[in-house]
Amino acid sequence: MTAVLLEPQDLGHLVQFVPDLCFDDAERQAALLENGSRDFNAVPGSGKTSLLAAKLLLLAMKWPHPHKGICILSHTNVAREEITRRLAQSVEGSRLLAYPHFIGTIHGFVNQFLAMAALRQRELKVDVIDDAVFAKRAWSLANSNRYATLRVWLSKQHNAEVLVNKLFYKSATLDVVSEGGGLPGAHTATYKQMVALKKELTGVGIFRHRDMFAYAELALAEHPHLLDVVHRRFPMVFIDEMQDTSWEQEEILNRLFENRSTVQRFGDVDQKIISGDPESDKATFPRTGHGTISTSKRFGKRIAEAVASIRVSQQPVVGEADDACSPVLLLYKTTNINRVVYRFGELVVDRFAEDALTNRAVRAMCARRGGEGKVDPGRHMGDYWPAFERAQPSSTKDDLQVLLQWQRATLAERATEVRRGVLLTLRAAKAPVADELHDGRYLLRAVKEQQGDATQLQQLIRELTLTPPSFVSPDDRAALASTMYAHLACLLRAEMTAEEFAALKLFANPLMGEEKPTEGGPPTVCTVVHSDRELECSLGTVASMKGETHLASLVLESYGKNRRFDLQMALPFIAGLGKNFNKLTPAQQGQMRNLYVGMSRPTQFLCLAANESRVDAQTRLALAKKGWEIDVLS
Ligand SMILES: Nc1ncnc2c1ncn2[C@@H]1O[C@H](COP(=O)(O)OP(=O)(O)OP(=O)(O)O)[C@@H](O)[C@H]1O
Repeated sequence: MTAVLLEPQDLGHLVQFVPDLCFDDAERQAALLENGSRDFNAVPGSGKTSLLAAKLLLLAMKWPHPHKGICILSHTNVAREEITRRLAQSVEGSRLLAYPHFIGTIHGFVNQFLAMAALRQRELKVDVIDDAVFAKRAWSLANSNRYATLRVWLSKQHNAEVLVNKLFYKSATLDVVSEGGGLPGAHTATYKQMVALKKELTGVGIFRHRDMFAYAELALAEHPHLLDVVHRRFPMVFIDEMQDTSWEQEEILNRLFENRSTVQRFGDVDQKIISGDPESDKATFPRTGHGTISTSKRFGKRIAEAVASIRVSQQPVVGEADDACSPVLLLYKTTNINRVVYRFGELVVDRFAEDALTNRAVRAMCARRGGEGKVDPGRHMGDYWPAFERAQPSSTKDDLQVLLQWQRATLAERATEVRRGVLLTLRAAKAPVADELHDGRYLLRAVKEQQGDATQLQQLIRELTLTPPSFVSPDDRAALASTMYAHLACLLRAEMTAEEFAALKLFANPLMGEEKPTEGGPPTVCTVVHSDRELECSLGTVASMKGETHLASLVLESYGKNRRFDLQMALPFIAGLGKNFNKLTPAQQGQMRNLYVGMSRPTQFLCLAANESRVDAQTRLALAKKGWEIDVLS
C-alpha cells in the first residue's frame, strides 16, 4: 500500500498548522479523513482549497516515500498559489513543494509529463502556448497572399475569424479541427491550406492549450508504458476546481489514475461556467457516493438564501458567517445606466465605516458579452461602463505591457514573463540574436554564446522582474524604452538609434488616442466620492472573479446569447415565486450558474442591478417581503 492513511488523532495537528481555520463539523472532518477515492461537492465559500491544503499538510507529516509523490492539480494558477502559500508556511508542508511531488495546473501537468515527450521526439520547440497569441498569428497568416485559396473561402464564411483562430489538433492522430465550427472536406485545397497554416505555426512553436492534449494522447499511444510510469510516481492525486475540467482533460486523467491511484476531486458542479465543451455531458464530477460540504464560511443567512434559490442542482447552501446587511435590488432606467456602478459605491460607503473597507474588495461584475439586439440596455459591462470593453487586452503573452506588469505571479514566473517580453522587444527591433529563437528561457544562453557575456541583459531582466515598469504616461513608456535600449544596445543592429527603438510599436499605449474613461482613472475601476470619502470599485466579468471573496459585490444584469436577460429570469426564483427549475433550457441554466458564482462572492453586502422595465411589481413586492431593499436610481 503506497497511499498514506489519515486517522482521527491526526486532526489534532490542524490547530498548529492552520490556526485560522475551523474543521469542527462532521462534513469537513469526513473529507479530511477520507482515505479512498472520492469526490467532494462543496458550496461557494466552504473553503475547498484551504481544506485541501490542510489535508495535504497532514499527509506531508506522514509521507514516507522518497521517490513517489502526491500529485495536486488545479485549474487555475490562483488555486495553485493558495495551496502553495499554505504549504510553504511549515517545514512539513514545504516538502510537498519539491520532488517527488507535483503541484500545478492540469495543463502544466499534461505538458510536463506527457506532451513534451511527443514534442521532443519530433524536435518541435515551444515558443508559446497561448490561445490569444495563436489567434492573432493565425488570423494574420490567413490574410496573407500565401493562403489565397483559404482567404477566398473564408471571405464567404460568417464565422471566418473564429474558425481560424480556434484551430487545434485533436487526438493522437493530430487531426486539424476548429472549435469555431466545421471545416471543408479533407480532400479540398482549402482544408489543405488550413492544415498548412496550422503546421506553419507549429513549426515556429506557437500552440493552443488544447494542442497539448493531442500531443499527450500521441505520447501515450506511442509509449503506453508512460501510464505506468506516471501512476506509480503518484499513488495519491488531488484535483481542485474539478467542475471546470473539460472532458478531454478528464479523460486523460482517468486513463492515468482511475482505479490505480487514490484520487480525490473537489469542486462545485453548480459553478461550472466554462462553456464550449461539446462533450461536457460525459464529465463524471461528482460521482455517485460523493461527499458534500453544504456550509459556507464566507457569507451569512441572507446571502445564502439568495444563492441557494438559484442553485441549479437545488442542493442546500447554508450561510455560517455573520449576517451583516440586507441585500439590495438596484433598479435603473435606460437613461441613467451609466450611474449604476457609482450608485453601488455610494450604497457601500453608506453601509461600512472606513476601517471595514480597508483591504477589502468591492467589485462589480457582469457575465461575458453575449447577445446583441435592440433591447433596453443592460446587456453587458460595456453598457454600464463603456471604457471597460475598450480596455480588454486582445492578447496576453504577445503584449509587452501585460508581460512586464504581470502582478500575480511568483518571482520565478515573473522572470519568465520578463524574459519573453525582452525577446519580443528584440524581435520587434529585428535584433540578430532573436532570429530563430523561440523561447525566452533560452535568451540568456543564446546571448552568452553569441557575445561571450550577458551581464547587461541579466541586469535588465533582474530590474524589470523586481520593479514592474509603469506604462501609464508617455514619459513612463519613454523611460522604459530608454532603459531597455541602454541594456540591449549591444544586441541591436548597429544602425538602430535610441529614437527608432523608442518608436517601436510595442512601446505604444493601446488606449492612446481613445477617449479617457473616467478622469484619467484605469478603465476597470470606478472611483466613488461620497460623504467626503473615497472608494474604489473594480469591474470585471464573473468568470474573472471566480474564486474571489469580496466585502461587497454588485452583480449587473446581462443579456445572453439566447436573448434572455439573466436577472429577469432569476429574480422570480430569488423572490420565491415558485418557478420551476426543470423548465429552464440548458442556456438558461448556464446563465443561472453564472449568477450563482457572482452572487456568492460577498461576505457582507450583495447588490443586484436590473433595468426597472424588466422587473414587475409582483417580483419587487415579493423581494421586499423577503427583506430585500429596493433602491430606485433617480
Ligand atoms: N475551515 C474554515 N474555517 C474558517 N474560515 C474558513 C474556512 N474555510 C474557508 N474559510 C473562509 O471562508 C472564505 C471563503 O473561503 P474560500 O474562498 O477558500 O472558499 P471556496 O470554497 O474556495 O469558495 P468558492 O468555491 O466560492 O471559490 C474565506 O474568507 C476563508 O478564509
